[in-house]
Amino acid sequence: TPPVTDDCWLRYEEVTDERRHEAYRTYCANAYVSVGAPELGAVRDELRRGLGEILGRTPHLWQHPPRSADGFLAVGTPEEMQVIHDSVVVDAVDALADGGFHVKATEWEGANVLVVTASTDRGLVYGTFHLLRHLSLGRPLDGLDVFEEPATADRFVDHWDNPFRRSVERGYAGLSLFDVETLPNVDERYVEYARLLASVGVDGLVVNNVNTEIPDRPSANDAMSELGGWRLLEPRYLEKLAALASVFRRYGIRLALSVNFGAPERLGGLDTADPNDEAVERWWAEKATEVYEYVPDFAGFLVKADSEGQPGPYDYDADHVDGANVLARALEPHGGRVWWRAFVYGSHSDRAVQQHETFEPLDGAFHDNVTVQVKNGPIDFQPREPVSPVFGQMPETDLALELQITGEYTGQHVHACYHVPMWKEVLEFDTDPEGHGRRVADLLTEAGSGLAGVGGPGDDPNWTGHYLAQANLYGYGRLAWDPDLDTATVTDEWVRQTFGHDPEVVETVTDVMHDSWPAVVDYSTGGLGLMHMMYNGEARLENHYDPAPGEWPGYTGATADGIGRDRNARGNGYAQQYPEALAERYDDPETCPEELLLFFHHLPWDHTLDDGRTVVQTLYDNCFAGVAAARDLRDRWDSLDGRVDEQRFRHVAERFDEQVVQAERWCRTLTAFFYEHSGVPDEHGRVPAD
Ligand SMILES: CO[C@H]1[C@H](O)[C@@H](O)[C@H](O)O[C@@H]1C(=O)O
Repeated sequence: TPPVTDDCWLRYEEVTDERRHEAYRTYCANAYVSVGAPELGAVRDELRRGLGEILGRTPHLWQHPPRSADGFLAVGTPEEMQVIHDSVVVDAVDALADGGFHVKATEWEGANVLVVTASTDRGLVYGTFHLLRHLSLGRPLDGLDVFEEPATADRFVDHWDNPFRRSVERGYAGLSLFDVETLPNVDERYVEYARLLASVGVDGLVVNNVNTEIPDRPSANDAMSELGGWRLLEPRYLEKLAALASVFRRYGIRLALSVNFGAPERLGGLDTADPNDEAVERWWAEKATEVYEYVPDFAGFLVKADSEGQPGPYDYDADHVDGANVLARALEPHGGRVWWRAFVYGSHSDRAVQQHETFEPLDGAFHDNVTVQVKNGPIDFQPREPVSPVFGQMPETDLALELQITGEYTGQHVHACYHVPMWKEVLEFDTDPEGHGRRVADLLTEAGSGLAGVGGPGDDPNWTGHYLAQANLYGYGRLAWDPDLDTATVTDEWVRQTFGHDPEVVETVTDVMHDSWPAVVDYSTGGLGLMHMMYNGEARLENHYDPAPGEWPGYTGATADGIGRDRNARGNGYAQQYPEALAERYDDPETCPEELLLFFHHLPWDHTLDDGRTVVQTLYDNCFAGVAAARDLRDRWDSLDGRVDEQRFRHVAERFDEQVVQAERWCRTLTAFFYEHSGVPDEHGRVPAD
């Protein structure tokens, strides 16, 4: 029997406060719930489960308004329920975007009625989870009257799962959730996962790795590549995908596939995959039609092309527009979309420069159903990066912001590292302060734009390897739904739903979460904008986990006279890819944000910073401060012994012990590296180490 999965934030703790319990019982012990669509099955299941836990008794579900009750919950649309039609402004509900909902406490025929309504069935799913979150957070019902709509149309989770080996690239939570062998039989686990995603508003799921060819085994041989995800487009696997889609559809989640640009050759037996070849155009069109026969609400294709060994249009002297548009034309008749990744590098000495250089000139050339998917930064999900200059400079192209949920560069779920504060910085970033002044968040609200969180959960019972890493999946969904939510709100929601309302626990876990990312930035980068100093060797499981600054001279720019990279007008002109106001700010070491200083500038080790300390001394101090912070996180968590259930307390405590050891290792390795190049000892005698 599969291990019991952790409920994460869907614990639905029973309400103990009598007055609140009575208020909730009045409105929710009886529920009049529509039955008109698969999604309503999910709604009914969730109400039985959630209200059952919260009220301590299973709610009575009716298919007519229970007039004998002193109150009831009504979940449905104004068209199908008189009570809802009478209780809400129907036009306002009908005007809600797909997924939007309205929750309102009111009176109807003398009864206390709580209405959950929406313009679409998906909205009823989100409205139901919103209500259950509201109850789990112990919030009052009287006077409740909310309208909510998702700020972005597409809120995807992109799994980097290799279906035929059940491995997960950059996965730190066991094997892949998706089991091609057992599908089309659907495992209860899929339902549990769909609940988690829908509860935070995620409406799309890519089930397989963008590396549809399996390069993550440099010694990959033909047999290995035969196990690539590119095979999922074969009819026998589309059948399995259809079964999976039926589970997630109930929760308003559409499936998409990462496809291999070479599929017409690999799968179709054509002698080319040239996007400008008629037979290739026809092949993709027929393949798309076939996919939609199996999955009528299929979302589309995600493509990693001409990147890290994946085939692409460059193989045929064509460009990204040719490549994306041939797939877009194939999907267009079915309402599908192409997410074309901008993660390309390798032809420029500095990968930071290449994405804007490659894609900005293509603005406006992509078909309407193409979204260019761009990582938050120009390098690769580093603990801290500047925001990619592509954002705000392709006004004629739908963009998706790609964020990394999995902690590839932030401790791989051994270290606790809360990504929400990092993501908020990205979403709030003003992409053109003296121009259109639009934040990244504002760019993602147009139809066709959206977000993609890469690296979903694995089959570990706690889903994410580290219990605290659950917060990143929760936070990703909440911010994709509403990028204007602030970090404190998202954290408070997650902590209370996951660990309860004990004030000591709430305060401590909240602080630990908020202090985790800065700690990781300090001990794994030195906090002045250096990055990409990790081990990249053959030992695949340790790849990108251990410190190895010496492996990356092109990133550190460490020399005897200084450190950092001149990505400015005096160097490779990366700063000039930004609009003028930003370019000027980054181009001058005096105005460049200190936390990005050595990303934009190569500076002498004794360059003095605003607080009078030198660059090298600040690097030393930050690394040691990061270690001290990691110890402090551990100690604060340890103070919760007996206040958090033994299983989670112990698991997290042991991971903090490991994090402290690893933080010390990073600090020791980085400071030794800085000393080796600078020859400048630490003013506090910590470097060189004894
Ligand atoms: C899926 O490949 C990943 C690769 O594992 C990872 O190291 C890097 O982050 O980027 C790639 C990408 O984003 O495509």
